[in-house]
Amino acid sequence: MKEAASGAAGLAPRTPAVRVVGAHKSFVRPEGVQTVLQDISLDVAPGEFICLLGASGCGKSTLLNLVAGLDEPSSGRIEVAGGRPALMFQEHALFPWLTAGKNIELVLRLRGVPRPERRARAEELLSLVRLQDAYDKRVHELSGGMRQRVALARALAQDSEVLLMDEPFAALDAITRDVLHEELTRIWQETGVSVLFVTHNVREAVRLAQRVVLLSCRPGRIAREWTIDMPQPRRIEDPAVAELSAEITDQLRKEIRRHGRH
Ligand SMILES: Nc1ncnc2c1ncn2[C@@H]1O[C@H](COP(=O)(O)OP(=O)(O)OP(=O)(O)O)[C@@H](O)[C@H]1O
Repeated sequence: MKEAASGAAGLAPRTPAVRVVGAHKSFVRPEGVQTVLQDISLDVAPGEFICLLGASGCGKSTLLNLVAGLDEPSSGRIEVAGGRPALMFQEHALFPWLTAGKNIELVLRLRGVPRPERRARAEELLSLVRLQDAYDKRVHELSGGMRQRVALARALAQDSEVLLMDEPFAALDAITRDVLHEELTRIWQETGVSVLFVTHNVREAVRLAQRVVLLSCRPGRIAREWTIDMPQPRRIEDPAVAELSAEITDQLRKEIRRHGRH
């Protein structure tokens, strides 16, 4: 786990946790070459929390996959500090035949953490996501929110400097999502991990991020970004959150209209 202090944004400039330089991504499809991402340059500072926002299909997941190393840019460069980033998706992807604790220990084992330390570390991570009693629970015994907590604990078990999240709370009900926003903010502050969080939910982006980056569509380019210095923890119903969300939603609508979609 990183020291919280090492994640504090706003200190002297350091090597970015993620650096994307002039990244393009095209896919060859039956109807021709489709440029999905064009000239994306983006730095994530150590300990920074960025939300990547954009309409459906504009390339958010594609960009996240490039940063994750799951795919390669057609041109341009991507650098990630501290090895492979940790990943978390909308689907928890936990192994149903393993308990919550063993799901986490599996990651620790793959990282080479010695067996005697694994259980204690898994319990520590479960406490971090406030599921200290769930070690022996199987996936089917857990609610949707609890499953995502375990998935978060498992992602953190990788001890990566960078956490990539692709709409991790999109399938949850509003109240559960709200609680998980609080937990994620707390965990981000406690661990100092750098977060790149993909969402198409504007309020969620403003609730969570220090910086919101809006992608345009077809091709996906960085259209605008907003730095948010409202203190955390914020509430989704805070007037300032609502006000900025309205402004960003306007921009998002303009982007969608410009490309004649939806
Ligand atoms: N492996 C692939 N081969 C061909 N086309 C792809 C591939 N991956 C993504 N695409 C295309 O790239 C575009 C962007 O997709 P992507 O999933 O990145 O968008 P998104 O912004 O994450 O959308 P959503 O919010 O709906 O998840 C889409 O048109 C998609 O069809």
